[in-house]
Amino acid sequence: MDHLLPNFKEYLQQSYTILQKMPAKIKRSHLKKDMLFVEKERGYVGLESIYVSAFTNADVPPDHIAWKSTACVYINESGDSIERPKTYTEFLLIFNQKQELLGYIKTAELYAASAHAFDTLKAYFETALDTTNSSITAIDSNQCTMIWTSGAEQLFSIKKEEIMGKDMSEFFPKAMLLNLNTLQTGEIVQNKQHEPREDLIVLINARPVRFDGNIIGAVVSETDITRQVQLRKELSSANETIVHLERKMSVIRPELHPFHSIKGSSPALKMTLDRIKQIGQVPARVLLLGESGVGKELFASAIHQIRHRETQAPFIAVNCGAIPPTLFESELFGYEKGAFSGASSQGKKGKFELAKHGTLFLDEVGELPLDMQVKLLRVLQEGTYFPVGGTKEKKVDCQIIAATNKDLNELVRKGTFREDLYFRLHIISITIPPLRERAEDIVELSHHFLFQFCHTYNKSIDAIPKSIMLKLLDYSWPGNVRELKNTVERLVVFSENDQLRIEDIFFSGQSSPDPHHVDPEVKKSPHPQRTLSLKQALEREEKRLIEQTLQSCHGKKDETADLLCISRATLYNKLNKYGISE
Ligand SMILES: Nc1ncnc2c1ncn2[C@@H]1O[C@H](COP(=O)(O)OP(=O)(O)OP(=O)(O)O)[C@@H](O)[C@H]1O
Repeated sequence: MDHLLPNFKEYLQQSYTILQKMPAKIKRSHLKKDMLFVEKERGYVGLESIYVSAFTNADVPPDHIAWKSTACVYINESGDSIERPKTYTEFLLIFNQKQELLGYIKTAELYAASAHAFDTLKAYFETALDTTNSSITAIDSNQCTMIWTSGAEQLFSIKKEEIMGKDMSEFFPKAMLLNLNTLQTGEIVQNKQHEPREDLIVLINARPVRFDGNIIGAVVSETDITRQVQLRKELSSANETIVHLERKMSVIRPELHPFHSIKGSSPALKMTLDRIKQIGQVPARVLLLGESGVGKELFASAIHQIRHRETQAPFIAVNCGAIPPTLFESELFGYEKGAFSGASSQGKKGKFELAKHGTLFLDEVGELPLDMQVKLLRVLQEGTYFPVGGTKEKKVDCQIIAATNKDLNELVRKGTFREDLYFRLHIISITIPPLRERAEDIVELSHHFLFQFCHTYNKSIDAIPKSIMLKLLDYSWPGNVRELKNTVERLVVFSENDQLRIEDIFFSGQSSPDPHHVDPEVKKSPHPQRTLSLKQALEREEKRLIEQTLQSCHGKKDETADLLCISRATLYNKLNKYGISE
Protein backbone atom coordinates (compact mmCIF):
# COMPACT_ATOMS: atom_id res chain seq x y z
CA MET A 1 0.00 0.00 0.00
CA ASP A 2 2.82 2.34 1.00
CA HIS A 3 4.36 1.95 -2.40
CA LEU A 4 1.12 2.52 -4.22
CA LEU A 5 0.50 5.81 -2.46
CA PRO A 6 3.81 7.66 -2.76
CA ASN A 7 2.34 11.15 -3.04
CA PHE A 8 -0.05 10.68 -0.20
CA LYS A 9 2.66 9.37 2.07
CA GLU A 10 4.86 12.31 1.18
CA TYR A 11 1.99 14.61 1.90
CA LEU A 12 1.48 13.09 5.32
CA GLN A 13 5.15 13.35 6.08
CA GLN A 14 5.20 17.01 5.10
CA SER A 15 2.30 17.65 7.41
CA TYR A 16 4.38 16.59 10.40
CA THR A 17 6.75 19.52 9.94
CA ILE A 18 3.84 21.92 10.34
CA LEU A 19 3.48 20.79 13.93
CA GLN A 20 5.86 23.49 15.14
CA LYS A 21 3.31 26.13 14.14
CA MET A 22 0.43 24.56 16.10
CA PRO A 23 -0.77 26.47 19.10
CA ALA A 24 1.09 25.03 22.05
CA LYS A 25 -2.03 24.31 24.10
CA ILE A 26 -3.57 22.03 21.51
CA LYS A 27 -0.99 19.46 22.40
CA ARG A 28 -2.22 16.78 24.79
CA SER A 29 -3.92 19.08 27.37
CA HIS A 30 -7.02 19.68 25.22
CA LEU A 31 -7.37 16.20 23.98
CA LYS A 32 -9.32 14.47 26.69
CA LYS A 33 -10.02 10.82 26.04
CA ASP A 34 -13.78 11.23 25.50
CA MET A 35 -13.26 13.92 22.91
CA LEU A 36 -11.03 11.88 20.75
CA PHE A 37 -12.21 10.13 17.71
CA VAL A 38 -9.69 7.57 16.74
CA GLU A 39 -9.82 6.51 13.14
CA LYS A 40 -8.19 3.18 12.80
CA GLU A 41 -7.47 1.13 9.73
CA ARG A 42 -7.75 3.98 7.28
CA GLY A 43 -4.58 2.88 5.67
CA TYR A 44 -2.01 5.14 7.30
CA VAL A 45 0.37 2.46 8.22
CA GLY A 46 1.47 2.72 11.84
CA LEU A 47 -0.55 5.86 12.55
CA GLU A 48 -3.74 6.59 14.37
CA SER A 49 -5.51 9.70 13.28
CA ILE A 50 -7.52 11.82 15.65
CA TYR A 51 -9.94 14.42 14.51
CA VAL A 52 -10.41 17.76 16.18
CA SER A 53 -11.92 20.97 14.82
CA ALA A 54 -9.84 23.96 15.66
CA PHE A 55 -10.65 27.62 15.34
CA THR A 56 -8.98 29.81 12.74
CA ASN A 57 -10.34 32.05 9.98
CA ALA A 58 -11.57 29.34 7.80
CA ASP A 59 -14.07 28.32 5.26
CA VAL A 60 -14.90 24.61 5.50
CA PRO A 61 -18.42 23.84 6.80
CA PRO A 62 -18.46 21.14 9.51
CA ASP A 63 -20.75 18.84 7.50
CA HIS A 64 -18.13 18.38 4.87
CA ILE A 65 -15.35 17.14 7.06
CA ALA A 66 -13.53 14.12 5.79
CA TRP A 67 -14.31 11.91 8.74
CA LYS A 68 -17.15 12.64 11.07
CA SER A 69 -16.07 13.02 14.62
CA THR A 70 -18.09 11.89 17.59
CA ALA A 71 -16.67 14.74 19.60
CA CYS A 72 -15.06 17.97 18.52
CA VAL A 73 -13.18 20.51 20.44
CA TYR A 74 -13.25 24.11 19.32
CA ILE A 75 -10.30 26.21 20.32
CA ASN A 76 -9.09 29.66 19.59
CA GLU A 77 -5.71 30.64 18.28
CA SER A 78 -4.27 30.52 21.78
CA GLY A 79 -5.47 26.97 22.11
CA ASP A 80 -8.20 27.80 24.69
CA SER A 81 -11.43 25.83 24.49
CA ILE A 82 -14.34 27.99 23.20
CA GLU A 83 -17.98 27.67 22.05
CA ARG A 84 -18.53 26.67 18.45
CA PRO A 85 -17.53 29.72 16.35
CA LYS A 86 -19.27 30.80 13.14
CA THR A 87 -16.40 29.96 10.93
CA TYR A 88 -13.49 27.70 11.51
CA THR A 89 -11.03 25.49 9.76
CA GLU A 90 -10.88 21.81 10.42
CA PHE A 91 -7.80 19.80 11.09
CA LEU A 92 -7.08 16.17 11.34
CA LEU A 93 -4.45 15.56 13.95
CA ILE A 94 -1.97 12.81 13.45
CA PHE A 95 -0.70 10.81 16.42
CA ASN A 96 1.62 7.90 16.51
CA GLN A 97 0.85 4.72 18.41
CA LYS A 98 2.28 6.17 21.61
CA GLN A 99 -0.30 8.94 21.37
CA GLU A 100 2.35 11.54 20.59
CA LEU A 101 1.15 14.32 18.36
CA LEU A 102 3.03 14.31 15.10
CA GLY A 103 1.30 16.89 13.00
CA TYR A 104 -1.95 17.95 11.49
CA ILE A 105 -3.63 18.20 8.14
CA LYS A 106 -6.24 20.64 6.99
CA THR A 107 -9.24 18.51 6.03
CA ALA A 108 -9.80 20.58 2.87
CA GLU A 109 -6.32 19.72 1.73
CA LEU A 110 -6.94 16.16 2.71
CA TYR A 111 -9.82 15.89 0.22
CA ALA A 112 -7.56 16.83 -2.63
CA ALA A 113 -4.79 14.58 -1.38
CA SER A 114 -7.18 11.62 -0.92
CA ALA A 115 -8.66 12.09 -4.39
CA HIS A 116 -5.17 12.24 -5.81
CA ALA A 117 -4.16 9.15 -3.88
CA PHE A 118 -7.26 7.35 -5.10
CA ASP A 119 -6.51 8.23 -8.73
CA THR A 120 -2.89 7.10 -8.27
CA LEU A 121 -4.03 3.82 -6.80
CA LYS A 122 -6.59 3.35 -9.58
CA ALA A 123 -3.92 3.95 -12.23
CA TYR A 124 -1.68 1.30 -10.65
CA PHE A 125 -4.60 -1.09 -10.21
CA GLU A 126 -5.79 -0.82 -13.81
CA THR A 127 -2.28 -1.09 -15.20
CA ALA A 128 -1.62 -4.17 -13.04
CA LEU A 129 -4.80 -5.82 -14.30
CA ASP A 130 -3.97 -5.11 -17.92
CA THR A 131 -0.39 -6.29 -17.53
CA THR A 132 -1.27 -9.85 -16.63
CA ASN A 133 -2.15 -12.24 -19.43
CA SER A 134 -4.59 -14.03 -17.17
CA SER A 135 -8.25 -13.22 -17.29
CA ILE A 136 -9.39 -11.38 -14.17
CA THR A 137 -13.07 -10.77 -13.65
CA ALA A 138 -15.14 -9.54 -10.74
CA ILE A 139 -18.80 -9.21 -9.96
CA ASP A 140 -20.55 -7.12 -7.34
CA SER A 141 -23.27 -8.33 -4.98
CA ASN A 142 -25.84 -8.02 -7.83
CA GLN A 143 -23.74 -10.32 -10.05
CA CYS A 144 -22.91 -7.32 -12.27
CA THR A 145 -19.50 -7.26 -13.91
CA MET A 146 -17.14 -4.86 -12.12
CA ILE A 147 -13.82 -5.93 -13.63
CA TRP A 148 -13.18 -7.40 -17.07
CA THR A 149 -9.53 -7.37 -18.13
CA SER A 150 -8.05 -7.58 -21.59
CA GLY A 151 -7.05 -11.16 -20.66
CA ALA A 152 -10.77 -11.90 -20.15
CA GLU A 153 -11.60 -10.28 -23.50
CA GLN A 154 -9.17 -12.61 -25.21
CA LEU A 155 -10.14 -15.75 -23.32
CA PHE A 156 -13.91 -15.37 -23.70
CA SER A 157 -14.10 -13.17 -26.84
CA ILE A 158 -16.39 -10.71 -25.09
CA LYS A 159 -15.51 -7.00 -25.19
CA LYS A 160 -15.26 -5.07 -21.95
CA GLU A 161 -17.85 -2.49 -23.06
CA GLU A 162 -20.35 -5.28 -23.83
CA ILE A 163 -20.26 -6.86 -20.39
CA MET A 164 -19.27 -4.16 -17.85
CA GLY A 165 -22.06 -3.37 -15.43
CA LYS A 166 -24.23 -6.19 -16.79
CA ASP A 167 -25.36 -9.34 -15.02
CA MET A 168 -22.63 -11.85 -15.81
CA SER A 169 -25.12 -14.73 -15.89
CA GLU A 170 -26.58 -13.20 -19.10
CA PHE A 171 -23.33 -14.20 -20.78
CA PHE A 172 -22.52 -17.57 -19.20
CA PRO A 173 -24.55 -20.52 -17.85
CA LYS A 174 -24.91 -20.06 -14.10
CA ALA A 175 -23.40 -23.47 -13.35
CA MET A 176 -20.19 -22.41 -15.09
CA LEU A 177 -19.86 -19.16 -13.12
CA LEU A 178 -17.51 -19.89 -10.30
CA ASN A 179 -17.64 -16.30 -9.02
CA LEU A 180 -21.38 -16.66 -8.47
CA ASN A 181 -20.76 -19.62 -6.22
CA THR A 182 -17.99 -17.74 -4.40
CA LEU A 183 -20.27 -14.72 -3.99
CA GLN A 184 -22.97 -16.90 -2.44
CA THR A 185 -20.86 -19.24 -0.34
CA GLY A 186 -17.63 -17.32 0.28
CA GLU A 187 -15.72 -20.36 -0.97
CA ILE A 188 -12.09 -19.76 -1.90
CA VAL A 189 -10.84 -21.75 -4.87
CA GLN A 190 -7.16 -22.28 -5.47
CA ASN A 191 -5.58 -23.66 -8.65
CA LYS A 192 -8.57 -25.64 -9.84
CA GLN A 193 -8.19 -27.10 -13.31
CA HIS A 194 -11.24 -26.56 -15.49
CA GLU A 195 -12.10 -27.31 -19.11
CA PRO A 196 -14.70 -24.74 -20.21
CA ARG A 197 -14.35 -25.80 -23.87
CA GLU A 198 -12.98 -28.85 -25.64
CA ASP A 199 -9.96 -26.79 -26.77
CA LEU A 200 -9.44 -24.78 -23.61
CA ILE A 201 -8.05 -25.75 -20.20
CA VAL A 202 -7.76 -23.10 -17.51
CA LEU A 203 -6.48 -22.88 -13.97
CA ILE A 204 -8.94 -21.02 -11.76
CA ASN A 205 -8.57 -19.07 -8.52
CA ALA A 206 -11.57 -17.41 -6.86
CA ARG A 207 -12.01 -15.26 -3.77
CA PRO A 208 -14.89 -13.36 -2.22
CA VAL A 209 -14.46 -9.61 -1.76
CA ARG A 210 -15.16 -8.81 1.89
CA PHE A 211 -15.86 -5.35 3.24
CA ASP A 212 -17.10 -4.42 6.70
CA GLY A 213 -17.73 -8.11 7.43
CA ASN A 214 -19.93 -8.67 4.38
CA ILE A 215 -19.25 -10.30 1.03
CA ILE A 216 -19.74 -7.52 -1.50
CA GLY A 217 -18.44 -9.30 -4.58
CA ALA A 218 -16.21 -12.01 -5.98
CA VAL A 219 -13.04 -12.06 -8.06
CA VAL A 220 -12.00 -14.88 -10.35
CA SER A 221 -8.75 -15.26 -12.22
CA GLU A 222 -8.33 -17.76 -15.01
CA THR A 223 -5.03 -18.68 -16.62
CA ASP A 224 -5.01 -20.47 -19.93
CA ILE A 225 -2.88 -23.59 -19.41
CA THR A 226 -3.91 -25.44 -22.58
CA ARG A 227 -0.39 -25.13 -23.96
CA GLN A 228 1.22 -26.31 -20.71
CA VAL A 229 -1.07 -29.35 -20.61
CA GLN A 230 -0.16 -30.11 -24.21
CA LEU A 231 3.53 -29.73 -23.38
CA ARG A 232 3.11 -31.98 -20.36
CA LYS A 233 1.57 -34.64 -22.60
CA GLU A 234 4.47 -34.26 -25.01
CA LEU A 235 6.92 -34.46 -22.11
CA SER A 236 5.15 -37.49 -20.78
CA SER A 237 5.36 -39.23 -24.15
CA ALA A 238 9.03 -38.22 -24.42
CA ASN A 239 9.54 -39.77 -20.98
CA GLU A 240 7.82 -42.90 -22.15
CA THR A 241 10.25 -43.08 -25.05
CA ILE A 242 13.16 -42.57 -22.67
CA VAL A 243 11.91 -45.33 -20.35
CA HIS A 244 11.46 -47.58 -23.39
CA LEU A 245 14.95 -46.78 -24.65
CA GLU A 246 16.38 -47.26 -21.17
CA ARG A 247 14.80 -50.69 -21.05
CA LYS A 248 16.20 -51.58 -24.47
CA MET A 249 19.56 -50.20 -23.43
CA SER A 250 19.61 -52.26 -20.25
CA VAL A 251 19.05 -55.37 -22.35
CA ILE A 252 21.75 -54.48 -24.87
CA ARG A 253 24.23 -53.05 -22.33
CA PRO A 254 22.99 -54.13 -18.90
CA GLU A 255 26.28 -53.20 -17.23
CA LEU A 256 25.43 -49.54 -17.92
CA HIS A 257 22.32 -49.61 -15.76
CA PRO A 258 22.27 -52.50 -13.33
CA PHE A 259 21.13 -50.21 -10.53
CA HIS A 260 19.04 -47.73 -12.46
CA SER A 261 15.77 -48.97 -10.99
CA ILE A 262 17.05 -49.01 -7.40
CA LYS A 263 16.35 -45.54 -5.99
CA GLY A 264 17.81 -44.06 -2.85
CA SER A 265 21.16 -42.73 -1.73
CA SER A 266 21.30 -43.38 2.02
CA PRO A 267 24.61 -44.66 3.41
CA ALA A 268 22.88 -47.97 4.34
CA LEU A 269 21.66 -48.46 0.76
CA LYS A 270 25.02 -47.45 -0.70
CA MET A 271 26.77 -50.04 1.47
CA THR A 272 24.32 -52.71 0.27
CA LEU A 273 24.86 -51.72 -3.36
CA ASP A 274 28.64 -51.89 -2.87
CA ARG A 275 28.28 -55.47 -1.62
CA ILE A 276 25.98 -56.30 -4.53
CA LYS A 277 28.63 -55.00 -6.95
CA GLN A 278 31.24 -57.28 -5.32
CA ILE A 279 28.94 -60.29 -5.46
CA GLY A 280 28.15 -59.48 -9.09
CA GLN A 281 31.79 -60.21 -9.93
CA VAL A 282 31.58 -63.88 -8.85
CA PRO A 283 29.12 -66.63 -9.82
CA ALA A 284 28.47 -67.77 -6.22
CA ARG A 285 25.01 -68.73 -4.95
CA VAL A 286 23.41 -65.83 -3.03
CA LEU A 287 20.80 -65.64 -0.30
CA LEU A 288 19.04 -62.27 0.00
CA LEU A 289 17.56 -61.57 3.41
CA GLY A 290 15.32 -58.75 4.49
CA GLU A 291 11.81 -57.86 5.52
CA SER A 292 8.97 -58.05 3.06
CA GLY A 293 8.92 -55.16 0.57
CA VAL A 294 12.54 -54.02 0.96
CA GLY A 295 13.24 -54.74 -2.70
CA LYS A 296 14.92 -58.16 -2.67
CA GLU A 297 13.78 -58.96 -6.21
CA LEU A 298 15.24 -55.68 -7.50
CA PHE A 299 18.58 -56.50 -5.91
CA ALA A 300 18.51 -60.05 -7.29
CA SER A 301 17.87 -58.62 -10.74
CA ALA A 302 20.78 -56.15 -10.30
CA ILE A 303 23.15 -59.02 -9.42
CA HIS A 304 21.93 -60.87 -12.49
CA GLN A 305 22.48 -57.84 -14.73
CA ILE A 306 26.04 -57.33 -13.50
CA ARG A 307 26.87 -60.98 -14.01
CA HIS A 308 25.38 -61.27 -17.46
CA ARG A 309 26.38 -57.92 -18.85
CA GLU A 310 27.45 -59.23 -22.23
CA THR A 311 24.47 -61.47 -22.93
CA GLN A 312 20.70 -61.30 -22.89
CA ALA A 313 20.51 -64.14 -20.39
CA PRO A 314 17.10 -64.78 -18.80
CA PHE A 315 16.17 -63.80 -15.24
CA ILE A 316 13.39 -66.12 -14.07
CA ALA A 317 11.65 -65.38 -10.77
CA VAL A 318 9.69 -68.07 -8.94
CA ASN A 319 7.58 -67.34 -5.89
CA CYS A 320 8.11 -70.54 -3.93
CA GLY A 321 5.28 -69.69 -1.55
CA ALA A 322 2.75 -69.49 -4.37
CA ILE A 323 3.35 -72.85 -6.12
CA PRO A 324 0.84 -75.55 -5.13
CA PRO A 325 2.77 -78.61 -3.83
CA THR A 326 1.29 -80.82 -6.53
CA LEU A 327 2.67 -78.61 -9.27
CA PHE A 328 6.08 -77.95 -7.70
CA GLU A 329 8.05 -80.43 -9.76
CA SER A 330 6.33 -79.72 -13.06
CA GLU A 331 6.74 -75.96 -12.52
CA LEU A 332 10.43 -76.19 -11.67
CA PHE A 333 11.56 -79.13 -13.81
CA GLY A 334 8.93 -79.08 -16.56
CA TYR A 335 7.31 -82.18 -18.02
CA GLU A 336 7.49 -84.30 -21.14
CA LYS A 337 4.49 -84.59 -23.46
CA GLY A 338 1.75 -86.80 -22.06
CA ALA A 339 3.44 -86.95 -18.65
CA PHE A 340 0.13 -86.83 -16.81
CA SER A 341 -3.54 -86.32 -17.62
CA GLY A 342 -4.29 -82.67 -18.26
CA ALA A 343 -0.70 -81.97 -19.26
CA SER A 344 -0.09 -80.09 -22.48
CA SER A 345 0.51 -82.39 -25.40
CA GLN A 346 3.60 -80.37 -26.24
CA GLY A 347 5.19 -80.80 -22.83
CA LYS A 348 6.34 -77.76 -20.87
CA LYS A 349 9.69 -76.24 -19.97
CA GLY A 350 10.37 -75.89 -16.26
CA LYS A 351 11.81 -72.79 -14.59
CA PHE A 352 15.30 -74.35 -14.45
CA GLU A 353 15.17 -74.82 -18.20
CA LEU A 354 13.79 -71.33 -18.82
CA ALA A 355 16.60 -69.83 -16.72
CA LYS A 356 19.25 -71.63 -18.79
CA HIS A 357 22.49 -69.61 -18.91
CA GLY A 358 20.85 -66.99 -16.71
CA THR A 359 19.50 -66.72 -13.18
CA LEU A 360 16.74 -68.56 -11.33
CA PHE A 361 15.43 -66.37 -8.52
CA LEU A 362 13.79 -68.44 -5.79
CA ASP A 363 11.72 -65.87 -3.90
CA GLU A 364 10.08 -66.68 -0.54
CA VAL A 365 12.22 -69.80 -0.26
CA GLY A 366 11.37 -70.00 3.46
CA GLU A 367 7.77 -70.85 2.49
CA LEU A 368 8.71 -74.15 0.80
CA PRO A 369 7.07 -77.19 2.41
CA LEU A 370 9.53 -79.79 3.71
CA ASP A 371 8.91 -82.37 0.97
CA MET A 372 9.62 -79.82 -1.71
CA GLN A 373 12.75 -78.70 0.16
CA VAL A 374 14.03 -82.27 -0.28
CA LYS A 375 13.45 -82.12 -4.04
CA LEU A 376 15.14 -78.76 -4.34
CA LEU A 377 18.05 -79.89 -2.21
CA ARG A 378 18.63 -82.91 -4.43
CA VAL A 379 18.82 -80.72 -7.53
CA LEU A 380 21.20 -78.28 -5.88
CA GLN A 381 23.43 -81.12 -4.65
CA GLU A 382 23.53 -83.12 -7.83
CA GLY A 383 23.24 -80.31 -10.34
CA THR A 384 20.86 -82.47 -12.42
CA TYR A 385 17.15 -83.25 -12.55
CA PHE A 386 14.54 -85.21 -14.54
CA PRO A 387 11.52 -83.45 -16.05
CA VAL A 388 8.24 -85.04 -14.90
CA GLY A 389 7.59 -88.10 -17.07
CA GLY A 390 11.01 -87.76 -18.66
CA THR A 391 13.86 -90.26 -18.76
CA LYS A 392 16.56 -87.93 -19.97
CA GLU A 393 18.49 -86.24 -17.17
CA LYS A 394 18.97 -82.48 -17.51
CA LYS A 395 21.81 -80.42 -16.16
CA VAL A 396 21.18 -77.36 -13.99
CA ASP A 397 22.73 -74.63 -16.08
CA CYS A 398 21.77 -71.45 -14.25
CA GLN A 399 22.81 -69.45 -11.24
CA ILE A 400 20.61 -69.50 -8.18
CA ILE A 401 19.68 -66.50 -6.08
CA ALA A 402 17.27 -67.21 -3.24
CA ALA A 403 15.44 -64.76 -1.01
CA THR A 404 13.36 -64.84 2.11
CA ASN A 405 11.84 -62.48 4.62
CA LYS A 406 11.82 -65.25 7.24
CA ASP A 407 14.53 -65.92 9.83
CA LEU A 408 15.86 -69.17 8.29
CA ASN A 409 18.00 -69.91 11.38
CA GLU A 410 14.88 -69.85 13.48
CA LEU A 411 13.03 -72.09 10.96
CA VAL A 412 15.94 -74.54 11.06
CA ARG A 413 15.77 -74.53 14.86
CA LYS A 414 12.02 -75.22 14.72
CA GLY A 415 12.60 -77.99 12.20
CA THR A 416 10.51 -76.40 9.41
CA PHE A 417 13.52 -75.67 7.20
CA ARG A 418 16.16 -78.25 6.38
CA GLU A 419 19.58 -77.36 7.68
CA ASP A 420 21.37 -78.95 4.70
CA LEU A 421 19.29 -76.87 2.26
CA TYR A 422 20.01 -73.79 4.34
CA PHE A 423 23.76 -74.37 3.97
CA ARG A 424 23.39 -75.06 0.25
CA LEU A 425 21.67 -71.69 -0.25
CA HIS A 426 23.56 -69.68 2.30
CA ILE A 427 26.94 -69.43 0.59
CA ILE A 428 26.90 -65.67 0.49
CA SER A 429 24.12 -63.67 2.09
CA ILE A 430 23.17 -60.05 2.08
CA THR A 431 20.61 -58.39 4.30
CA ILE A 432 18.73 -55.55 2.66
CA PRO A 433 18.07 -52.94 5.37
CA PRO A 434 14.45 -52.06 6.17
CA LEU A 435 13.23 -48.62 5.09
CA ARG A 436 13.04 -47.32 8.68
CA GLU A 437 16.84 -47.72 8.89
CA ARG A 438 17.36 -45.58 5.79
CA ALA A 439 14.72 -42.88 6.18
CA GLU A 440 16.86 -40.60 3.97
CA ASP A 441 15.64 -42.67 1.01
CA ILE A 442 11.97 -41.83 1.65
CA VAL A 443 12.20 -38.45 -0.08
CA GLU A 444 13.79 -39.80 -3.25
CA LEU A 445 11.62 -42.91 -3.36
CA SER A 446 8.37 -41.03 -2.86
CA HIS A 447 9.23 -38.58 -5.66
CA HIS A 448 10.21 -41.48 -7.88
CA PHE A 449 6.84 -43.17 -7.27
CA LEU A 450 5.00 -39.84 -7.63
CA PHE A 451 6.51 -39.42 -11.09
CA GLN A 452 5.80 -43.05 -11.97
CA PHE A 453 2.12 -42.94 -10.94
CA CYS A 454 1.49 -39.49 -12.42
CA HIS A 455 2.59 -41.06 -15.66
CA THR A 456 0.40 -44.15 -15.14
CA TYR A 457 -2.71 -42.16 -14.19
CA ASN A 458 -2.05 -39.21 -16.49
CA LYS A 459 -1.87 -36.66 -13.68
CA SER A 460 0.35 -33.63 -13.40
CA ILE A 461 1.58 -33.27 -9.83
CA ASP A 462 4.95 -31.61 -9.47
CA ALA A 463 5.60 -31.86 -5.77
CA ILE A 464 4.74 -33.51 -2.50
CA PRO A 465 3.54 -30.88 0.00
CA LYS A 466 5.73 -30.45 3.07
CA SER A 467 2.96 -31.55 5.45
CA ILE A 468 2.58 -34.87 3.57
CA MET A 469 6.33 -35.39 3.33
CA LEU A 470 6.68 -34.88 7.10
CA LYS A 471 4.05 -37.58 7.67
CA LEU A 472 5.84 -39.96 5.31
CA LEU A 473 9.13 -39.28 7.06
CA ASP A 474 7.56 -39.76 10.46
CA TYR A 475 6.20 -43.24 9.78
CA SER A 476 8.09 -46.48 10.47
CA TRP A 477 7.05 -48.32 7.24
CA PRO A 478 6.58 -51.92 8.42
CA GLY A 479 5.68 -52.81 4.82
CA ASN A 480 8.86 -51.08 3.63
CA VAL A 481 9.25 -49.71 0.10
CA ARG A 482 6.21 -51.65 -1.15
CA GLU A 483 4.01 -49.90 1.41
CA LEU A 484 5.48 -46.50 0.51
CA LYS A 485 4.85 -47.22 -3.16
CA ASN A 486 1.21 -48.15 -2.43
CA THR A 487 0.76 -45.06 -0.27
CA VAL A 488 2.02 -42.74 -3.01
CA GLU A 489 -0.14 -44.52 -5.58
CA ARG A 490 -3.18 -43.94 -3.41
CA LEU A 491 -2.31 -40.26 -2.95
CA VAL A 492 -1.97 -39.83 -6.72
CA VAL A 493 -5.20 -41.66 -7.51
CA PHE A 494 -7.26 -39.62 -5.05
CA SER A 495 -5.52 -36.30 -5.72
CA GLU A 496 -7.81 -33.44 -6.64
CA ASN A 497 -6.95 -30.72 -9.11
CA ASP A 498 -3.49 -32.20 -9.31
CA GLN A 499 -2.88 -31.64 -5.60
CA LEU A 500 -2.09 -34.46 -3.16
CA ARG A 501 -4.35 -34.44 -0.10
CA ILE A 502 -3.09 -35.23 3.39
CA GLU A 503 -6.39 -36.94 4.28
CA ASP A 504 -5.66 -39.64 1.70
CA ILE A 505 -2.67 -40.90 3.66
CA PHE A 506 -3.37 -43.98 5.61
CA PHE A 507 -0.88 -46.49 6.77
CA SER A 508 -1.13 -50.24 7.25
CA GLY A 509 -3.03 -51.07 10.39
CA GLN A 510 -5.10 -47.90 10.05
CA SER A 511 -8.52 -47.90 8.50
CA SER A 512 -9.19 -45.66 5.55
CA PRO A 513 -9.91 -42.12 6.77
CA ASP A 514 -12.68 -41.70 4.26
CA PRO A 515 -14.95 -44.67 3.76
CA HIS A 516 -16.02 -43.34 0.35
CA HIS A 517 -12.53 -43.97 -0.88
CA VAL A 518 -12.77 -47.68 -0.46
CA ASP A 519 -15.24 -49.52 -2.55
CA PRO A 520 -17.43 -51.67 -0.31
CA GLU A 521 -16.86 -54.66 -2.58
CA VAL A 522 -13.15 -54.15 -2.29
CA LYS A 523 -13.52 -54.07 1.50
CA LYS A 524 -15.38 -57.38 1.55
CA SER A 525 -12.72 -59.18 -0.37
CA PRO A 526 -9.94 -61.06 1.44
CA HIS A 527 -7.59 -59.78 -1.29
CA PRO A 528 -8.98 -56.32 -1.93
CA GLN A 529 -6.21 -55.16 -4.22
CA ARG A 530 -6.80 -58.06 -6.54
CA THR A 531 -10.58 -57.73 -6.74
CA LEU A 532 -10.91 -54.27 -8.22
CA SER A 533 -8.16 -52.30 -9.86
CA LEU A 534 -7.91 -48.60 -9.07
CA LYS A 535 -8.90 -47.76 -12.62
CA GLN A 536 -12.04 -49.83 -12.26
CA ALA A 537 -12.84 -48.21 -8.92
CA LEU A 538 -12.48 -44.73 -10.44
CA GLU A 539 -14.66 -45.64 -13.40
CA ARG A 540 -17.32 -47.06 -11.13
CA GLU A 541 -17.35 -43.82 -9.13
CA GLU A 542 -17.54 -41.75 -12.34
CA LYS A 543 -20.47 -43.80 -13.61
CA ARG A 544 -22.31 -43.42 -10.30
CA LEU A 545 -21.80 -39.64 -10.31
CA ILE A 546 -23.05 -39.25 -13.88
CA GLU A 547 -26.15 -41.34 -13.19
CA GLN A 548 -26.92 -39.38 -10.04
CA THR A 549 -26.46 -35.98 -11.70
CA LEU A 550 -28.51 -37.01 -14.73
CA GLN A 551 -31.30 -38.09 -12.44
CA SER A 552 -31.21 -34.88 -10.40
CA CYS A 553 -31.35 -32.88 -13.67
CA HIS A 554 -34.38 -34.95 -14.82
CA GLY A 555 -32.42 -36.34 -17.73
CA LYS A 556 -31.46 -32.93 -19.16
CA LYS A 557 -28.05 -33.37 -20.77
CA ASP A 558 -27.22 -29.65 -20.95
CA GLU A 559 -27.71 -29.18 -17.24
CA THR A 560 -25.96 -32.43 -16.40
CA ALA A 561 -22.91 -31.46 -18.47
CA ASP A 562 -22.90 -27.98 -16.90
CA LEU A 563 -23.10 -29.35 -13.38
CA LEU A 564 -20.32 -31.83 -14.04
CA CYS A 565 -18.32 -29.09 -15.79
CA ILE A 566 -17.79 -31.20 -18.89
CA SER A 567 -18.85 -30.59 -22.48
CA ARG A 568 -21.96 -32.19 -23.93
CA ALA A 569 -19.77 -34.23 -26.27
CA THR A 570 -17.78 -35.62 -23.34
CA LEU A 571 -21.02 -36.42 -21.52
CA TYR A 572 -22.38 -38.34 -24.54
CA ASN A 573 -19.10 -40.29 -24.81
CA LYS A 574 -19.31 -41.26 -21.17
CA LEU A 575 -23.01 -42.22 -21.38
CA ASN A 576 -22.06 -44.46 -24.27
CA LYS A 577 -19.03 -45.88 -22.50
CA TYR A 578 -20.97 -46.79 -19.37
CA GLY A 579 -24.12 -47.84 -21.22
CA ILE A 580 -26.23 -45.35 -19.27
CA SER A 581 -29.64 -45.20 -20.89
CA GLU A 582 -30.85 -41.70 -21.74
N1 LIG B 1 15.16 -49.00 -3.86
C1 LIG B 1 14.04 -49.12 -4.57
N2 LIG B 1 13.84 -48.28 -5.61
C2 LIG B 1 12.70 -48.37 -6.34
N3 LIG B 1 11.73 -49.25 -6.10
C3 LIG B 1 11.89 -50.12 -5.10
C4 LIG B 1 13.06 -50.10 -4.28
N4 LIG B 1 12.93 -51.05 -3.35
C5 LIG B 1 11.76 -51.68 -3.58
N5 LIG B 1 11.12 -51.12 -4.63
C6 LIG B 1 9.80 -51.50 -5.13
O1 LIG B 1 9.04 -51.94 -4.01
C7 LIG B 1 8.24 -53.07 -4.38
C8 LIG B 1 8.59 -54.24 -3.49
O2 LIG B 1 9.88 -54.72 -3.83
P1 LIG B 1 10.22 -56.28 -3.93
O3 LIG B 1 9.06 -57.07 -4.47
O4 LIG B 1 11.53 -56.41 -4.63
O5 LIG B 1 10.36 -56.57 -2.39
P2 LIG B 1 10.72 -57.95 -1.69
O6 LIG B 1 11.72 -57.60 -0.66
O7 LIG B 1 11.08 -58.98 -2.73
O8 LIG B 1 9.35 -58.30 -0.99
P3 LIG B 1 8.82 -59.77 -0.55
O9 LIG B 1 9.73 -60.28 0.51
O10 LIG B 1 7.45 -59.46 -0.01
O11 LIG B 1 8.80 -60.59 -1.81
C9 LIG B 1 8.51 -53.35 -5.83
O12 LIG B 1 7.50 -52.74 -6.60
C10 LIG B 1 9.85 -52.68 -6.08
O13 LIG B 1 9.96 -52.27 -7.42
